[in-house]
Amino acid sequence: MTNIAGIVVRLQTLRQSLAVLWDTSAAESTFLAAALLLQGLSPAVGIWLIKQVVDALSVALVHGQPLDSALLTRLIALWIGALAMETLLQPWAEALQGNLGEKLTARMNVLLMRKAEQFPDLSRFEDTRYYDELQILQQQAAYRPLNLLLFAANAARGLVTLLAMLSLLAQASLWLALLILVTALPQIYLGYRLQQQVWNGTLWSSPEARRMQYYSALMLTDTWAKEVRLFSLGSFFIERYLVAFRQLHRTMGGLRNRQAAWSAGAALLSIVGNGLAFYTVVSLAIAGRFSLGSVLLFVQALGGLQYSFSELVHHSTMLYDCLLYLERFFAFLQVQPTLPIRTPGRAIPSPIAQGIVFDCVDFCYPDGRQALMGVSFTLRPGELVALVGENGSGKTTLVKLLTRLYDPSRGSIHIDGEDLRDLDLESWRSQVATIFQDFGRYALTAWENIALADLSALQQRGRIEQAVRRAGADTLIDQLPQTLDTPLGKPFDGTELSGGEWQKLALARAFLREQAQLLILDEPTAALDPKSEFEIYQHFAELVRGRTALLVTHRLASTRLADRILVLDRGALVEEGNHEQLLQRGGKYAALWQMQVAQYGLV
Ligand SMILES: Nc1ncnc2c1ncn2[C@@H]1O[C@H](COP(=O)(O)OP(=O)(O)OP(=O)(O)O)[C@@H](O)[C@H]1O
Repeated sequence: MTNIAGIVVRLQTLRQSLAVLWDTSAAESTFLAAALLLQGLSPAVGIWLIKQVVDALSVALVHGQPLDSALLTRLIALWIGALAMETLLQPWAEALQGNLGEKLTARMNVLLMRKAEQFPDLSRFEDTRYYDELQILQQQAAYRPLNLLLFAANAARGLVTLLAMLSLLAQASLWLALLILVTALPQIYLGYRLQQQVWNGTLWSSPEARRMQYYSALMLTDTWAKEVRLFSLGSFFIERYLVAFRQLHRTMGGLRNRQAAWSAGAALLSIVGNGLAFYTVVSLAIAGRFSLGSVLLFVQALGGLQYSFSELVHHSTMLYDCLLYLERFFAFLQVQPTLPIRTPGRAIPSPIAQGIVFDCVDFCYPDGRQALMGVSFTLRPGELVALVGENGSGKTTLVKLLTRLYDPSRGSIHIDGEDLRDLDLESWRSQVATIFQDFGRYALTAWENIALADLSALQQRGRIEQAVRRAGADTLIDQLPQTLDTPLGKPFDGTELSGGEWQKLALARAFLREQAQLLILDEPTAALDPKSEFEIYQHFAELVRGRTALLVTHRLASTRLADRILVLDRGALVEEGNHEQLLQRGGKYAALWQMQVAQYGLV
């Protein structure tokens, strides 16, 4: 991006940011702007008043004319007023910034969450580019809005003071004011350029910065804590962190040194400009063309200008950094969902009469990886179908397509002859009860964890208790300190459950969706002990009664419950039939079965 185009984009971002600020609280934004304006103006007003006082004094003391004490009193009173305005406004401006900043942070986080909610599919979450972007946006959304407000407010105040000082200088001499301004501009430009280069070395675009963050997370989060300790991985990951750091530091250090040399050059230019101006003013005063008050005004304005200028440079470069973040933020808000949604979609057949048909379905993930190829089969109403296959054969992918977390890349899925893409997505999802292998473990109460499957059950304790019983989770709930009302999970000091205990709660979610026409269970008993697994399968007939069910499983003993078994192999459907038929066929299923029999002695 050229420099000019870059500046135009940043100004647009600033306008968008101010619009969000305005929407957050118009009243507080107006008060803050007014306070900043007054604060910004008061130093220049103070200097101007001092000039008037000195001129009034010099008329009396140097030229021997009578002293206008009424005027002097008024000027001093005004000067005290200007000083009081600047000082007394400060704590209020800070309080306002804090309040507004908090509201802005919440608003921007809600905007992000609402945007994420608009993606009905998984493509944005499973595509590394978007996911990384979303993660960084989310992490920085905690402090960027506050910074935006802080730096924008200080830069605005610095700018007002700078302009006021310049206009004071221009009163004394226009061309001297221009000289000072022109010799100072390169410093601002170089400040922005450095910020842009530093930005390029941050998480957004530097692989080293991302690696550093990853290795520190490995060491500092509980997910990896067990293996890090058991395999003594600490030094290994710290060294990896340091390798990435050294690489990044080399680049950034060189950049900073080059930039320091340029900035010093620019500052030298500014010093020459200021020195020249000062010399000229003193010469003009000696020649009798400048009053003493004007010399004092000039000297004070120059000092004020230096200060406000360095404030402006500092805060506006920090603001520039925030704008680079906000540019990504607003761009993300414009990202459109990739899944085409028909609104209103067609009604879901109820009950489904002919079945759910996969017709020559292919699927490629966003990274180009092909997970399903030419898959065709029918799930007939009321049928229990088991889906088996080795790791990576495409079972979970098939479930994602069935729940429309993705659309097929080729081919189609039909419900009673209607293309799934034409049906109302929300209604379809409400008709499906799904438990994924990696079901959610929420830091909520046990009660809420189950009710998430159907939020209307939050007010219906009886339904939750029934689902708990059917999922075989009643003993577990009875043992919790506050039974169903026990807060769970580590984040808020809740009771932590074992993997199998969490799985029982997830199963209760499936039982809660009594009205769902399709039940999908992806490895529903993988974490359960044999007794719990046995009990679940005892209830299984009750769970699936009257509905179509798809059971994804590696435990082939459970496939004997199924009316039909589908066997996937490297993305293709290679066998279909019931347990006996597939054993007789002597293909993939029979081989998997034989292996499990040999290993576990199943019969
Ligand atoms: N988000 C993703 N992006 C890219 N490829 C993926 C993604 N998820 C899965 N795959 C790939 O798709 C293929 C099928 O994966 P899938 O998770 O459907 O297999 P699975 O049969 O459910 O495996 P498992 O039994 O191990 O759970 C695998 O080769 C996998 O690497």
